[in-house]
Amino acid sequence: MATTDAISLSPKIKRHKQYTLVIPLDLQRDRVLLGYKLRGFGQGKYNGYGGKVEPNETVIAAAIRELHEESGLIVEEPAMIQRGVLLLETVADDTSPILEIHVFTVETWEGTETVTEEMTPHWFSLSKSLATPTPSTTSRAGSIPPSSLSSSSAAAAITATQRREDEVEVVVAEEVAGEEGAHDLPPIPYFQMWEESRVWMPQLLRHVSKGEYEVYDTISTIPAPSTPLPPPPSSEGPPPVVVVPNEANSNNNNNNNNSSSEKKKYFIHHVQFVGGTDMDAVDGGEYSVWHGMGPRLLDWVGELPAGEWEERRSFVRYP
Ligand SMILES: Nc1[nH]c(=O)nc2c1ncn2[C@H]1C[C@H](O)[C@@H](COP(=O)(O)OP(=O)(O)OP(=O)(O)O)O1
Repeated sequence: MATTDAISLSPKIKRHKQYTLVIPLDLQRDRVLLGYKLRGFGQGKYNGYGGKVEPNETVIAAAIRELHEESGLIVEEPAMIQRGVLLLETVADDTSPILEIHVFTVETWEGTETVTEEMTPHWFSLSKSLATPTPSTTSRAGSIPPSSLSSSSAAAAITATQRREDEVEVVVAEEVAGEEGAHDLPPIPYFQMWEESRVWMPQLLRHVSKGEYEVYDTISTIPAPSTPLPPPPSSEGPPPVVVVPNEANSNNNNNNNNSSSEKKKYFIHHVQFVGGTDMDAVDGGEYSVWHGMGPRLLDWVGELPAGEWEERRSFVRYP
């Protein structure tokens, strides 16, 4: 079994398209802020705040700008905590770019979360969101839109939610206006998020809330996609990827101690999907959504210098 580079096996060198994703954490009150996307890419899903990195803009500047535009929160650069990068690659074709999503958390900010044209803010319990979810452990609440949406956006949300084939349930999200009641917040509705969020986000939140570095076998904790993965697009395309999580994580197991330097871990999550996305669609909309999570790798690294995530492709093994 030879270790090789998953992406360079592709006949074409894939472009990367950069995005940001910011997750505000209110650690004192044990809560996490997510936005319910009202339009465009990811409509009808909960997610952190973020968007495209514009030309001539740094990733961190884009993250701060998008957070402000979508939530109203104002954050200074030193408060941004870089946590990792998601690499989302479709196996449906060879021309779609790899989405390179830079993930940050932030624990201090100015301003108050507000409803914007793109996102409605909802708080979720941090401590109730640490377990890697499975469909059976997530409460079902029927097709109920987030309770705090205005009636017009609620209607849009119902429509958006009901037409999502990959959503199995809708959990009512309650906003907490005052100090009291934070303990009543629901867990993050992972099954109303992008599929791979349920892999990395609980691990990130465990990492943040315990300040510890943990290694999990992500393959065994995640249910298989409901539809089987199709074969690669052509015989000349890349062969199926086999991820060897334990071996890939073996370095981390060796380093799994509680020294403060070891706590500074970034994650790299490389996921291959069945679906594709028309990146040129009007309004950034989805032509066919990213769905059907396929082979994936979640690894934690000690450093995340620019370009490092591209090197990590060598963790993906081929038979
Ligand atoms: N599979 C996925 N998993 C995930 O966690 N976040 C994803 C994701 N796919 C996309 N995202 C995030 C990245 C980014 O924060 C957001 C998409 O950004 P948008 O399309 O909303 O960008 P913009 O806000 O720049 O768009 P417009 O302002 O509508 O042009 O969704």
